[in-house]
Amino acid sequence: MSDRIISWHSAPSKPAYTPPAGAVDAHCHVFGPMARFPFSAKAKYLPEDAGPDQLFALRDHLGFSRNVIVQASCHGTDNAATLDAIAKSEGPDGFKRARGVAVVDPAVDEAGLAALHDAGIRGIRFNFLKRLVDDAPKDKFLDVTARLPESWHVVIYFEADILEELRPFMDAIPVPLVIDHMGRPDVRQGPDGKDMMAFRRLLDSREDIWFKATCPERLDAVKEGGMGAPWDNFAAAVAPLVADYQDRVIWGTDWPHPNMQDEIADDGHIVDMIPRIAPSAALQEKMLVTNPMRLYWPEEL
Ligand SMILES: O=C(O)/C=C(\CC(=O)C(=O)O)C(=O)O
Repeated sequence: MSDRIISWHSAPSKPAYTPPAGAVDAHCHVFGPMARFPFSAKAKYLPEDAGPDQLFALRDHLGFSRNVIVQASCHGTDNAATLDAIAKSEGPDGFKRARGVAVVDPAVDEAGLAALHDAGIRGIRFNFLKRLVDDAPKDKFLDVTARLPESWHVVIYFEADILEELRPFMDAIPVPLVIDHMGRPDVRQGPDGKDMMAFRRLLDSREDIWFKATCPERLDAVKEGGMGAPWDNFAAAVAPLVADYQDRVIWGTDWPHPNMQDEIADDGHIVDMIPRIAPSAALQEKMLVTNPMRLYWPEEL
């Protein structure tokens, strides 16, 4: 693997939609910079640098106040780039405007987890996508969930076809769960399609399962048989889910859109999807402010 990929828009438009004060982009990543933070030897993609300066410039351009930075698979279990970005989010007022989700070696001890907490991490991510990770040992993952610091959660990334298989594993996790990209339903099936109905059954099984109403660019991509922007399939399938589970939904840009180099999305257009899936100001406030604050900055509520 030698070519470094660029999966993000070089000049995203200004969205027509203005997010509410305090809005959180609760799913984004940083890549590198590689010279300081080399990618994992096991990385399945090798991106160009997409560091904190770019991320925070985008945050301001799109009208957001805070970020939740999720460790991407290309950095493996070395969270240094994510922690560096969180540290750099500190403004002149001494307040850090980013927190994060780490990927850990399941052997990590309590002291290691406490150090991550002090650096701004509030959850760990389990990735079950075979194209991104070599193995996902459920028994070891379960083990580490018993050692997590107070008020942490687990973020899980999986595709719809393994949801049922993962149910016993998810049921056994003793902390809240946050599901990346709604478990990647086929949004072309519509709001009552098989994938969305299975996902609703998962949400109904526990009150502490949250989800990210994210990734129109991924779930409704032309290359996946979808519409591409304006992402009408995504809007139709996701808006009812947001309305029905409005206290458990969060949202993010997914910048720098890992692996989307063949269908690069304009982040301004992604932000303009917000009123299409959360039409009222009250819903937008929950999805963009209240809910992510409950997960990532609960001490401020
Ligand atoms: O950005 C995302 O959430 C989705 C990804 C990348 C990813 O999760 C990772 O590299 O860890 C994907 O589907 O390739």
